[in-house]
Amino acid sequence: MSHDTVLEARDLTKTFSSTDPPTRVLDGIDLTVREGEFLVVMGASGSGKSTLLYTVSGMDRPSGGTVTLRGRDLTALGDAETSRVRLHETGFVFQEAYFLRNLTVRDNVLLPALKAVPKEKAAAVARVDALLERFGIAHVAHHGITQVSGGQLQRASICRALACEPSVVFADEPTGALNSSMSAEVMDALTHVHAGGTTVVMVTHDPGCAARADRVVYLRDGGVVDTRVLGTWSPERAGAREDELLLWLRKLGF
Ligand SMILES: Nc1ncnc2c1ncn2[C@@H]1O[C@H](COP(=O)(O)OP(=O)(O)OP(=O)(O)O)[C@@H](O)[C@H]1O
Repeated sequence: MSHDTVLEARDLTKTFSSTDPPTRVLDGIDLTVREGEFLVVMGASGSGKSTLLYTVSGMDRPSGGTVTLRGRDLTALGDAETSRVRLHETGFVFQEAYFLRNLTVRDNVLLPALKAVPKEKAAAVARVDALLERFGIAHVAHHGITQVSGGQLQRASICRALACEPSVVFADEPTGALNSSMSAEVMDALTHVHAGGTTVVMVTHDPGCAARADRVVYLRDGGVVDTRVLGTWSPERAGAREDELLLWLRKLGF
């Protein structure tokens, strides 16, 4: 494992045996994510994108192969240790923001940080307040979660994902439930996360969102069939990057 690798999957397989016959969803995937990289996973519906994201993030266990995060093999850890690594080393942004309805935006964002280091409440509060400020939602910090827009709520999810200063932020279709202006708002926030040095691994169907990435991998039937390196994002080249991706995706039958 190279010194600038943060996450590595080797010969990763996942088979769901709850179905008859069992469904093999990941078919021997090798994937290396560099420190500070913004990697996007694309592919047709059912190709295994979410399953890949869940297995490499420690949310689910693979059936075979290894997942190494910051040099530690997640597949060799017990459940409690995996949960601890997940809390401290990873952040997650889902399509729908899962927040507790009886708490404010700020208290929801605070939850994982308080769970991670309960004795350091003041530091956690300061960190969360700085995040809410940085992502432009400090003015709604004390609102209930039904009193803010979808874009604000997803930015709060991003703050929550960053609250424990993770090595990698995983995002599964983070703009999937948003209109285009809110989607741009959330992608600007994720681009900002990446620009701050955090590694981002995101699943998306949207080529416009994928154009933010340094690199895009394409899954088919549980295997990586092609990779496109886009290099560092610049807003001036947004259209050209999306066109380049669309051309590539069309050749892959997307
Ligand atoms: N818990 C499960 N049990 C059985 N089959 C599953 C399970 N989870 C996922 N699958 C199957 O695995 C395949 C891949 O699912 P996955 O959600 O990873 O694909 P995806 O590429 O993310 O799809 P989409 O773009 O539609 O979200 C699908 O055929 C799905 O039905």
